[in-house]
Amino acid sequence: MNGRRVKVTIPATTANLGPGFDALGMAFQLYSVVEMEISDHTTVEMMGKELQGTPTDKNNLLYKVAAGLFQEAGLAIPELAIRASSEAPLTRGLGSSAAAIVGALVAANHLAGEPFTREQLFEKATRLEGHPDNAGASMFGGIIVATMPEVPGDPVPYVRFSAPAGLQTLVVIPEFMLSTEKARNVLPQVYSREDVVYNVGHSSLLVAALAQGRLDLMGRAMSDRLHQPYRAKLVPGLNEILDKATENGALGAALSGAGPTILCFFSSDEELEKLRAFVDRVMKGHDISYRVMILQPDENGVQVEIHQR
Ligand SMILES: Nc1ncnc2c1ncn2[C@@H]1O[C@H](COP(=O)(O)OP(=O)(O)OP(=O)(O)O)[C@@H](O)[C@H]1O
Ligand SMILES: N[C@@H](CCO)C(=O)O
Repeated sequence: MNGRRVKVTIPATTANLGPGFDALGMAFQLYSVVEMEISDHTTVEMMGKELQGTPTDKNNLLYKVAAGLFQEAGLAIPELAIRASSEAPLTRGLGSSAAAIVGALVAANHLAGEPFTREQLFEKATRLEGHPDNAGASMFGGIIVATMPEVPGDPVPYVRFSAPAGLQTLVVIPEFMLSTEKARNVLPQVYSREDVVYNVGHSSLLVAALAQGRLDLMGRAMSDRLHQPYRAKLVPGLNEILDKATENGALGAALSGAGPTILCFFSSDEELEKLRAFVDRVMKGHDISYRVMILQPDENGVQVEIHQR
């Protein structure tokens, strides 16, 4: 035991923002916490309703990721006392797996004596997730634009910038779960040139609009042809919300990550009021139980506190 307890706070995230499939991410002020210390035997305590049902032994994702980090650092894998909580629901499109992976990597790295830099931890998180969007936003906060490295293990190329002033998000969280794996399995293997060109244009426009605070362009720029049309069959109400959100108060709307959460950007109380009534009509029309949250962007990314015993 090295007498240190590490407490890591990680923001929840959304990915894609419509057309930026596997490339764009944004962090929210909605947090999960991972506490970790070296112990004489492994314990995994999952606190709160959101983490109910996750393993409480060495099969827990947090333990597995932490153990992998010690191994990659060439160190013996220690027994770990792990405690976690999450404000964000799991398997809903708010980046819970990326937050867990980032939290476990950052905590374990501290316990291991910091063998890896933040950039190296981001590369590991990206490798584990299979894409850098949620992981980058959880790690660095703000808005992340990133791609997979050409060679596995190379640094992940990314740019981080702050969310535009005044941008707020209404997230519509259906009660049912949708695993990322299931939502990726419905995507085609091959796309037409027309659809690819469409997304390159829209994603590029969206990044430029976000970087320059051009909220007026969001509605146009957030249109997607690579994943939302295929995932719509898994998310009742998605098509109506995407089609009509801008007529009902939203600056723009998208499926959050792999879904089923839907996000609507807005910037005033008036827009929010209209949007809430619209969303309620659509979800009730499909008999879908859901809750909403109003989230602000997180600009800090992962935060670490070290407690000496
Ligand atoms: N704190 C945690 N401890 C252990 N496992 C977790 C934790 N958070 C998430 N997970 C694991 O991650 C899984 C959810 O990952 P998944 O990629 O399907 O959804 P998501 O990350 O919430 O959504 P998205 O990737 O679409 O944003 C959970 O079923 C659970 O196995
Ligand atoms: N970019 C990912 C995010 C979810 O992990 C997807 O849409 O599948």
